[in-house]
Amino acid sequence: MIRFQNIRKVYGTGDHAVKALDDVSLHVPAGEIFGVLGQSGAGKSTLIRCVNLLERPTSGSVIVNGQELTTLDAAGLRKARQQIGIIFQHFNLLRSRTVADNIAFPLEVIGQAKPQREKRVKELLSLVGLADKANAYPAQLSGGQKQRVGIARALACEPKVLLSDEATSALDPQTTRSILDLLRDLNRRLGLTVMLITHEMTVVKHICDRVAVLRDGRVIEQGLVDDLVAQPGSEIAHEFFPRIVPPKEKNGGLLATITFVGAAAEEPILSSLLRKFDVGVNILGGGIETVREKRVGRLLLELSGPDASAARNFLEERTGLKVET
Ligand SMILES: Nc1ncnc2c1ncn2[C@@H]1O[C@H](COP(=O)(O)OP(=O)(O)OP(=O)(O)O)[C@@H](O)[C@H]1O
Repeated sequence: MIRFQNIRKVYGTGDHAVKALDDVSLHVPAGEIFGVLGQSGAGKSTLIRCVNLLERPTSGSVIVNGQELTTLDAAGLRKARQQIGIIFQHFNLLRSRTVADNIAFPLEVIGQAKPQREKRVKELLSLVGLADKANAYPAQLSGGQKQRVGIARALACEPKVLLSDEATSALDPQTTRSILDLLRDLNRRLGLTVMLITHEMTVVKHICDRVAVLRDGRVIEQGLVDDLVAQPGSEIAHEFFPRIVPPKEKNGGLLATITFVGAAAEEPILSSLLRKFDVGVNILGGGIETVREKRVGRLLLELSGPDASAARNFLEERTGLKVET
């Protein structure tokens, strides 16, 4: 797990001071995939670099796997970092080394003997689906394959935490999806805690359990993705479903925006409504999205007729439905 408590990071001093992180507190529970979403300059890179202290916060505490990192000496920090793997947008592979030797690199650094190293590299190659590429050089690989090597290298020392620094930003949509699927699979199979930074909502939508939205160095929202999507007015819900503007020529009925998540999205809610009430239902706008294999949707309805209020109350009482009127 990762816990950030009141992290501040200021670059430079005096007139040149830049406040990159401003009182950031986060909790990434063990075994979850946590996304930090933000636009360019929001402070995402600074934040992820503070997790393994590649960047030292100006103040605040960083706790990873139960250990407060800011108080460790150099040897303690080196050891703690072995439990934190990291993958990068541009892969950062060594061009003159083969795939197998790139993956072996961190094992050489910790002094692991050659036979164990070779065994471990073999396991890692098959874990990321590159068993046939051991002797290839990075230049001979596609972007997706290079990132798989990056992932294998990051997992070499069996870390509990994997950090992903915009790991799919340089990849096309299909390759992005396959890398995200691999991360989700590793998260499940190894119980790996994953913290990723991204400016892409699709990444959050595809794999994140939890998300924090970073703006100008501050966390403006955080929580379970499912909860935030369902929460009217949240930043995440707004990204998924941009505000639906009712058309001017509405018929004077009651307006209700319903958001449905998971099981509620599978129910034939509108046909139930029409069966139970003397009500007219006009769909004025909306959309349906898939979030980690679950469907979520938002519809703007206009309810008219004698039972319009009762129909709206019925919608409000349904579990899994959020209604704004
Ligand atoms: N080494 C540095 N020295 C001074 N200012 C810095 C340094 N690194 C980052 N900054 C500033 O800190 C702020 C946050 O930068 P950061 O790179 O963390 O944002 P980001 O969200 O990762 O952006 P991007 O997506 O463009 O990489 C920016 O205003 C940036 O200019």
